[in-house]
Amino acid sequence: MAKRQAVKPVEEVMDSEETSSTIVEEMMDDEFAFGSGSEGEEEILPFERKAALRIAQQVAEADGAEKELATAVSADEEGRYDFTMDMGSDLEAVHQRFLKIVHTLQVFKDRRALHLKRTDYLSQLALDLSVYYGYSEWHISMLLELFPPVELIDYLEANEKPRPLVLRANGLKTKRGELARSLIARGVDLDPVGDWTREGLHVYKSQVPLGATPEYLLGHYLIQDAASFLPVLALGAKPGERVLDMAAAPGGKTTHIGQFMKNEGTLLANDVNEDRIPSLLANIQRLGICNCVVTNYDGRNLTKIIGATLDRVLLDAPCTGLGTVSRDPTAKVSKDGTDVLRMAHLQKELALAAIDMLKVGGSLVYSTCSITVPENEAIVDYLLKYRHVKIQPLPEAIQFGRPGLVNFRGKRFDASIKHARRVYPHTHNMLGFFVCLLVKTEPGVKGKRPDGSGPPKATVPKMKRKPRPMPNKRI
Ligand SMILES: C[S@@+](CC[C@H](N)C(=O)[O-])C[C@H]1O[C@@H](n2cnc3c(N)ncnc32)[C@H](O)[C@@H]1O
Repeated sequence: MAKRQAVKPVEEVMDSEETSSTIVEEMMDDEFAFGSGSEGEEEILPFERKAALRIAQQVAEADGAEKELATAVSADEEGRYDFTMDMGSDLEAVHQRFLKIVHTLQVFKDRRALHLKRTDYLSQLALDLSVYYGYSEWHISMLLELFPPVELIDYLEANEKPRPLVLRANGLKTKRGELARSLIARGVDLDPVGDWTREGLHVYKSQVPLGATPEYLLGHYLIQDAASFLPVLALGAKPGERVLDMAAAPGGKTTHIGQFMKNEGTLLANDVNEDRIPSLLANIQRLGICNCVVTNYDGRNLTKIIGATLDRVLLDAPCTGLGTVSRDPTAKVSKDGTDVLRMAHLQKELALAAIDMLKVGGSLVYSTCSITVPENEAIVDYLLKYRHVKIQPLPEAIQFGRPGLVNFRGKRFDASIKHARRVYPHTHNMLGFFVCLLVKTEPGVKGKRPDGSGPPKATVPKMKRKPRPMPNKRI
């Protein structure tokens, strides 16, 4: 396989990220900067100083990898590149061919063989990348619509490496510094995640199983990808509020919301999948969240029960998971366009119901661990058409992702979608994730049905059966 390129740490990427994606036409102004994290200041610890050294090493490695790529390509720099004369099928031949195709696409006028069109190069590239990295051709074609070819290779390489293991310190029971000291004493090598959170710890090496330490069992931390922090930081729940986590299991984000609420107010955690409720309950209990009610409904039916009474809703929506390939390589081949459309349909229904449960002035965070546009920007665009909602910028500290796409394959979305954020493994060293914050400005529905026949359907579908009372557990 290819020599792995070092993944840039999020701090470095945030400072230097180029706007290389050709489909991102409306990039944000340079208005974003780091802010403080969500919790109080802590003293600077020795392990925090070590982070600077690690980052410098990763930057040096990344430079080296880029030079290697350039050398591989320059071997054929004389003359035009006709891939049809270069059809070796072993992996190294495929690797060399796609590097040359990527290079040719970058200087197309000078390097293309005159009888070949751009689409010929792109088709061969899709084929080669799917063979080399083991993705379905559909998946690679979807990625080629999102990233320019040279960036796509970075993305695919980043997916070949696991993302760093991240712990979230539970502020209800400990402080990050205290937790770090205890784990270091047990032989865990760790660093803080970044300036944007005061809760996260990257784990590099551990001599103990992190899911079985006394600190874990006491609920001092939860194991979670860094990207999963973002929706909850965007939601910004406060003590005393009434908050719903609409698709909550296994509770990574519910327990994080609970930290923000400091056990005051009401936290509703719902999930349709009964099999996932025990792990949701276990996490809530272990992390010491005492103001939480767990329910087991289809989120689309919750409006009937809850009404428009909520201050905040998190919809961390069911999705194709196409941002999580580095954690689950089966996603390389297991999903296709039909799955995306099926999910998008459910996501729209859930998101409309979420808005209908908010008070005017209440906020919704819509997030997915997928990077496809139909599951993200297209959903938010739909919400803007059929409900009275406005998109808000995310809190300053977490504005480091790429802006939501407002122009994709000839389709224009509402310009305010630029305030949503996308993070990727190759740019932010996190799973691929989408996060958008919306505020409800008026009650009721707006606009027409998608077929133009009248106002959109009420979000409360007829319930097929009575909700079961059993799974509502107060803990
Ligand atoms: C991305 S996962 C949620 C992860 C969770 N937020 C966390 O951080 O641990 C999506 C969840 O949506 C749930 N789900 C799927 N369809 C649903 C529906 N119609 N109503 C409520 N939950 C649903 C799934 O069971 C799954 O647990």
